[in-house]
Amino acid sequence: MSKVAVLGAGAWGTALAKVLADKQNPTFLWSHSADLALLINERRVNERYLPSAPLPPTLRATGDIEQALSGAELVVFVVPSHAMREVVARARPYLPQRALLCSATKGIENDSLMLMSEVLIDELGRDVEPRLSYLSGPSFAKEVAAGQPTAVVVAGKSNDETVAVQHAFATERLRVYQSDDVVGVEVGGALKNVVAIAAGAVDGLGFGHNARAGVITRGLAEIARIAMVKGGSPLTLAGLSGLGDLVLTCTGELSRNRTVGYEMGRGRTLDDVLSHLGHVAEGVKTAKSAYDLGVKLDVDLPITSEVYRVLYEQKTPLQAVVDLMNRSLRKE
Ligand SMILES: NC(=O)C1=CN([C@@H]2O[C@H](COP(=O)(O)OP(=O)(O)OC[C@H]3O[C@@H](n4cnc5c(N)ncnc54)[C@H](O)[C@@H]3O)[C@@H](O)[C@H]2O)C=CC1
Ligand SMILES: O=C(CO)COP(=O)(O)O
Repeated sequence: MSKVAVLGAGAWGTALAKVLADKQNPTFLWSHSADLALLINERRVNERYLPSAPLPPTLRATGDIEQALSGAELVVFVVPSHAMREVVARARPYLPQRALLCSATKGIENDSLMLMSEVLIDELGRDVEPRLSYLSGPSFAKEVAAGQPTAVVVAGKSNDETVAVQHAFATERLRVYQSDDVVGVEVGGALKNVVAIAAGAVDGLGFGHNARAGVITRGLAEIARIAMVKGGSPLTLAGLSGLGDLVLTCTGELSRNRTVGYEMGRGRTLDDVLSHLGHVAEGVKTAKSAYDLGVKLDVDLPITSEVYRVLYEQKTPLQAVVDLMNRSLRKE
């Protein structure tokens, strides 16, 4: 069994660390809060972020990133996307030379408009690319931790390394597919969160199943457009990290992004919703990045643009729906 380091002790980091530790890998779960690490070790559960999942003795939390990384053969980055650059820089001096590096974060960095793969390469250098992979797909942390059947995908440029990560995560309950389309998998995982906010808003406004299905399908078209411009394959977006994650997040009540949209559709303000959420909703920041990316790359992203206006320009969700419905008619 090999030592694993999971950087980020939120819901998803804790669930993935539990999967790896349940497979008898000595697993270190790093939290930037030393107090949270102490509490996790003491209570054998992450009460703050994943209270439903008892943690095995093979999992140890730590606030010391050097301790987490020393001798690790697999390093999983699962911090919110806005913290990725800072955490990668903090990890850099201690990363073992040959460790496999996998990101399970979904987002696009504000201002630089970089995908997480681009942030990692920016911080660590192009040489690490063969060791990098990206895990995405429809996977609520709570269900994965409970051993509910789940399918995800790991994408990487180098076949052997990606297969190694696929096998590291795979269990009888967690089926892991492999892909070489890093851009498609990452764009799908990041942008579905923005579409989930739109789908939640439509539900919060009291519209029906037709509206939600329309948002999912036209949202998928937007995601595929931007993925293709960045060099990804539209076929990837018909898979787990596109359609799969859209279906989950646009319909599942466990989704934090859908919740943000739903509550705003019911009339609450963004600040109010976020102050009570207790977790990250990546779609909020990614809406801004995606909107800017659409302008920069000249890609038409109508749903994303309306989500951006609702989140950042005080447009009402109802007006956003009216404007989307009254755009000029076009071919599908
Ligand atoms: N929760 C889920 O079901 C899934 C989440 N993801 C993705 O995983 C990523 C992490 O999400 P969650 O674990 O759910 O978030 P969470 O909101 O449950 O926890 C966030 C974690 O990040 C830590 N954090 C915040 N700022 C930090 C910083 N500056 N440096 C280091 N750590 C910091 C927090 O202390 C906390 O431990 C996101 O990109 C999310 O989209 C992906 C699939 C499933
Ligand atoms: O990415 C997720 C499931 O695949 C989690 O979605 P939320 O962040 O909206 O909860």
